[in-house]
Amino acid sequence: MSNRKIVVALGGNAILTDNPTAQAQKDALKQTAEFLVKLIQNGDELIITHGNGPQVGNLLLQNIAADSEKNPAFELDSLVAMTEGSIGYWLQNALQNALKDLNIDKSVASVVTQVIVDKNDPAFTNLSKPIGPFYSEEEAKAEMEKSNATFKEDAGRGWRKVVASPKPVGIKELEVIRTLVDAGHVVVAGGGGGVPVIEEDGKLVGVEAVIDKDFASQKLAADLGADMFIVLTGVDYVYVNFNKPDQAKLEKVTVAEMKEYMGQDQFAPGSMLPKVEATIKFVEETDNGRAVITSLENLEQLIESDAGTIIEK
Ligand SMILES: Nc1ncnc2c1ncn2[C@@H]1O[C@H](COP(=O)(O)OP(=O)(O)O)[C@@H](O)[C@H]1O
Ligand SMILES: NC(=O)OP(=O)(O)O
Repeated sequence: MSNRKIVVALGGNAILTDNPTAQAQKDALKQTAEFLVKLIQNGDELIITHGNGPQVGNLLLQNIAADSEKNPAFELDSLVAMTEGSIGYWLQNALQNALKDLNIDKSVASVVTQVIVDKNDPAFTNLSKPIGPFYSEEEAKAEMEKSNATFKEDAGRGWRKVVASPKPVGIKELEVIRTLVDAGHVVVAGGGGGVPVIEEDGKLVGVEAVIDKDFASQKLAADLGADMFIVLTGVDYVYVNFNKPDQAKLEKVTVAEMKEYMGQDQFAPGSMLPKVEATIKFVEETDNGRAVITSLENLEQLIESDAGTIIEK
């Protein structure tokens, strides 16, 4: 039995595959929870974070489709909070049921987390965070003509609406999360990157943005003094020369090696690059912290031995 404090960031395919119904997302999270409880069974303290890019974009579309007089669309900070709440509930439910199946008596709580950002962050004018569904170039350009929204090409996968994505500076509910973890509860926090807030005249004020969950998860992991930061995504390993005939998986890599690969543009911006940047930052900011980028399916192997791309000092 180990007793590590582990922050696990769940990537998109752990929640939403190609079916955006609530039931399909609950089903995906049921499977995800069955993998995650293996860490809890192993004795680890788990703090789970998750993305919300597809969900918050879809919720915005639902809001925009409603009657703007009688039922006006909410701003992004409220929409992020709503997705943090709904995905948090799905995860709480799935984890609680999976724990019961294993006769593990633990409670799961999700914390709607406010994440402080800098109001002067250049990301407020340079929109970069893709949300919602994918469009063809033609559809995206037509949407841009109809509204003042910005669409950009997303890592070779199609066009998506983009919004501001400032870097996390502080986690308001950090001590609440720490107290819950120290009391032995499983905690879901910082979902969707957390609700973005700025400080104004000593008060917190929500802003229109979606924080990258990999960076928010890194901040949470470093501030909690986690032993391990695991980023779960759609691939078992990070690769160099990804999708080329000579692609090679990275197993154990140092921060210095990872930075060298970054300099060679090995990691696609908007997909693998933020994960690599976040894991490097975690290892740099902690004394003995280890970071891993791998798939959900590889988690069991990671508990038993080394698996996935492991980044160390
Ligand atoms: N160098 C690389 N090595 C491995 N995967 C890469 C690389 N560059 C881009 N990718 C792609 O990035 C994806 C992860 O990004 P993304 O799907 O946006 O993350 P998330 O799982 O958080 O939703 C991988 O599934 C893979 O398709
Ligand atoms: N907020 C966020 O980064 O979500 P995704 O990981 O789903 O894009």
